[in-house]
Amino acid sequence: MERYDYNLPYMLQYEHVAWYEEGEVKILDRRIYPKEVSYVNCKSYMDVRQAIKDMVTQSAGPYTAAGMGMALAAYQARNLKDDDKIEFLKNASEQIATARPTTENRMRKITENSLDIGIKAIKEKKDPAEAIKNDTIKSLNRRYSTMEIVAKNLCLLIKDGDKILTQCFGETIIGMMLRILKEEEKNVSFYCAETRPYYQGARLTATCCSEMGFETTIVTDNAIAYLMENIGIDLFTSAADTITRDGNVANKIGTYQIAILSKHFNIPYYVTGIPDDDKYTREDITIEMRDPNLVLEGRTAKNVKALYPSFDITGKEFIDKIVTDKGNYDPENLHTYFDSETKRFY
Ligand SMILES: CSC[C@@H](O)[C@@H](O)C(=O)COP(=O)(O)O
Repeated sequence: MERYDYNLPYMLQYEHVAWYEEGEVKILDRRIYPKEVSYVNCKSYMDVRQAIKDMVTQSAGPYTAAGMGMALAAYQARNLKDDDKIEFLKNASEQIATARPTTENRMRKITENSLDIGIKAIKEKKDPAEAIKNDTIKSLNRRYSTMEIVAKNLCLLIKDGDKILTQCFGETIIGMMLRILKEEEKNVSFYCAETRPYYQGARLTATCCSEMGFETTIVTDNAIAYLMENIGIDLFTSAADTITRDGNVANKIGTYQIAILSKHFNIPYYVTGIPDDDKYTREDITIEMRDPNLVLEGRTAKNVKALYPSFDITGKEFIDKIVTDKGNYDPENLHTYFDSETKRFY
């Protein structure tokens, strides 16, 4: 089968994102990468759900883990009667889709599609696990090829020599952008906000940028104003966990404050991704609250509390372009994205 994960950082190669094989899903453990390259081996779809909950994989990784997890569920159900197999797959779809609130809508589309593929295979007396796995690879191809178009559109806005600030880790777009920048021979440098407390920027984005040969610098999340004032940043770009039809964006906590600073320093902010057809306004976004202990890390007095909202919402007034597969939109015109036919993304 054709694949789109060539000339991309290690993390984006299919087997390293999440991979089903012989009754097991292997997921690269992003909680410790790149210090250690090790995998979590999931023996059941509930293990996959837990791995997504525990951030073994994140960003778009759960989209892949979801499909592979459904293949594993089909394997787990192999000795059941057909009707029970279908029931088992329905439960798996619900459990995996709801592992994290942030991308539940996107995850549900993926698991329900896997469910349909599984049911079709069961009815045709084929192996549902193989059918779901193959369909998951096809979805990956679709997502990678769509994001390649998005990356080309983003790279139209990037000049040779630019200093680019990033936040968190939007895995597919980062990989595709790096590949295209290399093809276009643009010599840019990256400044990656660490993205405390999970450090997606420092550990994941910075690793990918450096692996692909670009000069890469990490900054603490509170160094952004200094960076913009003293080093000079040409553009800020991030992916998004939600892009509402009316042009607002939910992304990793800290994105909003960087967007405000970008406006202050006249630095353009480009958001990449595919708008969510089922999210109309910011009211449709649920902010995921995660374990405050990750913020405390045992470094303060016992009674001190912490708050860990994992995402924030950046209003359209702080966004210069929303970069999609259909071109680059001013946020106030984003609603027109849905006027023309929309390809399946996952
Ligand atoms: C779907 S990509 C969105 C990213 O830019 C970003 O916010 C992110 O990596 C997701 O956060 P995470 O909590 O690490 O899964």
